[in-house]
Amino acid sequence: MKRCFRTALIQMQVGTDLTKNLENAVKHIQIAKNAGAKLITLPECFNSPYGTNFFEQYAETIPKGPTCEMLSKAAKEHSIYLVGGTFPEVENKRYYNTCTVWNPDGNLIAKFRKMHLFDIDIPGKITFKESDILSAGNELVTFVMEGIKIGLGICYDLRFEELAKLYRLDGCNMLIYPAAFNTTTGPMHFELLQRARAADNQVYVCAVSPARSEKGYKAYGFSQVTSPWGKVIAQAKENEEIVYADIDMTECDEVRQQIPIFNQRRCDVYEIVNKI
Ligand SMILES: NC(=O)CCC(=O)C(=O)O
Repeated sequence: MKRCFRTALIQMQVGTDLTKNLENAVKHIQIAKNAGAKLITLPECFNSPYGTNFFEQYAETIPKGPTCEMLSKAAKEHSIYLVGGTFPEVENKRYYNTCTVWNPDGNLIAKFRKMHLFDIDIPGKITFKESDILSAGNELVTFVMEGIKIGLGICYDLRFEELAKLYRLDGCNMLIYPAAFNTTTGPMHFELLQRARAADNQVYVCAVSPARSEKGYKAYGFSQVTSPWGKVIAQAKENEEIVYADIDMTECDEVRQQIPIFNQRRCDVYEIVNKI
């Protein structure tokens, strides 16, 4: 089993023109493939601006629609695993923030709906309420890339350590979060949360943001790859950029063997605490 590979995080600029957004994604996927990436991830809301007033307008059904068509074609053409960021999905008149994953044959192999909706209120800074429009997903979703199990989350999901732990317990070695943190919470928490999820669970963590835009919602940027030791191994700044990292799954084995926290957990005590 091949346990080393190159991954690429596409921190791309996103605007209001759907076709241009898809073309921009295609262009960057091609560049990342040429640089040797086998696993390529796009950001949260890569086909539309991020905002509750845009979700209905840009929503598509899965797997029909121009966005899925583009993702499937790109994965097949470049023979890559493609984590298709997220885009607004509509099903039975309900809207979701959804991540799709495509294999090198261009087949849809996973679909994850954001589980924890981004509802926050920091007066004078940022108020956002995804739940005004979106419904939450209820399922953990993983996929397997050449024997490596990868768990999915979307942005705000990164704050919930329970989700990450469940993925580790399910055998994941890597967690991927398409994300669009903002410029208030991003500087405080984006890197910290990724390092925490990685160190807690001894997994690689990748989080992929859109590039900072001039207008509308200002995504934080700073897409990042963190090792199972909790070390930042690659990080973008705020502009359009591709982040590359060479992943070596033996790092997961080493940290788990040398610091064996998953064999040392005091589930007997946690069980009592959980009952309080
Ligand atoms: N798109 C999101 O879920 C944003 C999450 C975020 O910015 C946070 O602070 O959490």
